[in-house]
Amino acid sequence: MIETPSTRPSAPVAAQGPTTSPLVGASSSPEPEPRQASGTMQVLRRLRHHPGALIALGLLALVVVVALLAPWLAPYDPAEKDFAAALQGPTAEHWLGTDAYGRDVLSRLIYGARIALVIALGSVVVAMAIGVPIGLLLGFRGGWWDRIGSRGMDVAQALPGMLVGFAVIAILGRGLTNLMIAIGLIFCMNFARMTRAVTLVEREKLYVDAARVSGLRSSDIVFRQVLPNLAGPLVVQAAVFMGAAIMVESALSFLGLGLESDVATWGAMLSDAAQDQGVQPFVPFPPGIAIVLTVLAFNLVGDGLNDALAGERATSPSRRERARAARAAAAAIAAADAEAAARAAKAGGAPVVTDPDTLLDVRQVSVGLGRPNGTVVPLVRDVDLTVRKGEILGLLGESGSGKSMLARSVLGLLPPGIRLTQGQVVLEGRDIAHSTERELRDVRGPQLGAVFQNPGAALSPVHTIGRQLAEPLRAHQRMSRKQARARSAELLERVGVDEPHRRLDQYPHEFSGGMAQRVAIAMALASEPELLIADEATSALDVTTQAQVLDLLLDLREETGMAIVMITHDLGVVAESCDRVAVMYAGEIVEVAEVGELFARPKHPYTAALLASNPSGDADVERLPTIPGTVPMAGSWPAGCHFASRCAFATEKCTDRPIPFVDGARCIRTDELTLTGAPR
Ligand SMILES: Nc1ncnc2c1ncn2[C@@H]1O[C@H](COP(=O)(O)OP(=O)(O)OP(=O)(O)O)[C@@H](O)[C@H]1O
Repeated sequence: MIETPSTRPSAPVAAQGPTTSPLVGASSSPEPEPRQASGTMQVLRRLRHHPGALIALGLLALVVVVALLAPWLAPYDPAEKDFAAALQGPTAEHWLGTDAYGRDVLSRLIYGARIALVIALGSVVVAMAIGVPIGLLLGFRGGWWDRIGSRGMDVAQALPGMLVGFAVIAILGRGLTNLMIAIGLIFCMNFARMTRAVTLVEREKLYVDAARVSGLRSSDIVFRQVLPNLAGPLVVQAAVFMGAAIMVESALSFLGLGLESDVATWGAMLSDAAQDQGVQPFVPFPPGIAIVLTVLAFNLVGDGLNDALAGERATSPSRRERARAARAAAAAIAAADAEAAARAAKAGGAPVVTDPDTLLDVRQVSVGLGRPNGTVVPLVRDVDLTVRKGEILGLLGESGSGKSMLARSVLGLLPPGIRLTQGQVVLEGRDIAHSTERELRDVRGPQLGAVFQNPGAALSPVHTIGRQLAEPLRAHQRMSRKQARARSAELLERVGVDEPHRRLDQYPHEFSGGMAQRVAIAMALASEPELLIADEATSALDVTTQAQVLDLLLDLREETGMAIVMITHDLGVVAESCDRVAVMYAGEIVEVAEVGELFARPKHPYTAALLASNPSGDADVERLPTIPGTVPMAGSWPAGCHFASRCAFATEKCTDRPIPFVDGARCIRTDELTLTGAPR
């Protein structure tokens, strides 16, 4: 339902005295800034609660030190043979005994640590170099790429790993590099799978949308924005697969497909020991224990990191399920896509004649969600809406009325599975409804900007604010690093962030909600858009901060002349900030009017009911009227007026056919009704 007076920002604004204005310079914020440890510190702190992982980390550190200091630590040359001392057990000269050639087992073990680590690291690098780009591509592109690629991955993973290893070594021959390539190929699909899964989740996050809106290229978004967010899961997977790589190397060496037998590797030592254990039962123990402990240590560290990172990752199952459902649904709306493509070919981004005062002209836009059974559920239907240059248009409606879907259809950012099923989005005389991603890149930024509800989610958690602000500046305006940093500081100052130069080096978690929203606004303003879409930009903030951010937007409009579409549930926000307002109900625009007119003389019974249910500070009112019934679900909208079942004025005529939008309202009884307004 529409919000209560506590969310109305106007009173606190007045009560607080001067608010932040970018025009009068930065002002300090009353919001307390959160003091949090950096992500890495938090992970390390959580790792403290995993003693097994800590011990394992210590063990791996020891293996690394031993490998690095091998020439100094090893008592003998690992290849030095002494047949007279062959197959001895532990003695004072040879602490771990000797092998069949009389070579010192301890020295070979120490040098073997080097090979084990090099192979583990090298093969994981090969696996990641192949698997991660594949996973990023499939996860980010989605659609057919993903479906075909995923089947390919299934096939590749169905091949037994060791068979792949044999084949690669048979073709390339033995040797350290070839061994790393063979092991890397065995594991690359695991990395591809994991990367794809996480990318599918990441690409739906707001920071990706924000990056798109700021006009970054897909490749920049994938490699600079999404990839760093995969670092945590990739590190965990790498740790686990480094252990597995040592196992595979040992197995291949055991089968005689590893390195030459002169080279000290743990696998080769184990292979030799298997033949000699009848004579000297101790020989398999040193390499066997080294392999088991090292593999175990890698697994424990991987497990510990996984747990420690669990809180950092946003891989909620519901989102995953939504992405999966959306992919299935995408197939269902292929028909709608084809239709849209045909229209696109017709429209071709060609100039469209509009009123010179009109910045955005949304014409007959419908948005639908494809179901797996082939039907399309309409979420937004036949919307006509204009935004004039420099105006603030409120888009008001209850939750689920379709405000965000409409805004996203303008931005070209509809979620997977949801598509524009008809209509034109004419921005400055050009239809962008069917523009390609590449064409939209030129539009987003200089023409279209967006600020979303949750500022924390709209900023990438793994990049500094400075980098996130500079990225679009460098990409769009071809600024040098230095220029982009200077401009970023200016932008921060302009939106009222204190000490901008210091703040540029901070991460989003070091900003409070209000400050993060200011940063998000600064990002949206970087390319000086002509239209800013503020989707519930103040809803997640406390009342005082809401008022400040709203004031900031109003000041910026004055300063830059940009138009703003203010999406909100809140009549208070509309009353305070908007010039005109469009009211949405169950996927349709039901009324559009100047704000004063709408409050004084609503034309649609739904608008009147909203105004009546909005607390206006009238002390005499004991109980606010509510609108009876519930909003009909998308997919079960009635044939006639969507509001009819809740409308006190509905007649039979209202329900039997679609109601046209005439003279500012979608109601056939407008002329007969005299509806009561409300004070602004
Ligand atoms: N990713 C999605 N997949 C499927 N349906 C969706 C998705 N996002 C929104 N919807 C549906 O689309 C309809 C319109 O949602 P939308 O988010 O545009 O409403 P809204 O008016 O912006 O609501 P709110 O103010 O809560 O954001 C709703 O029925 C909603 O359930």
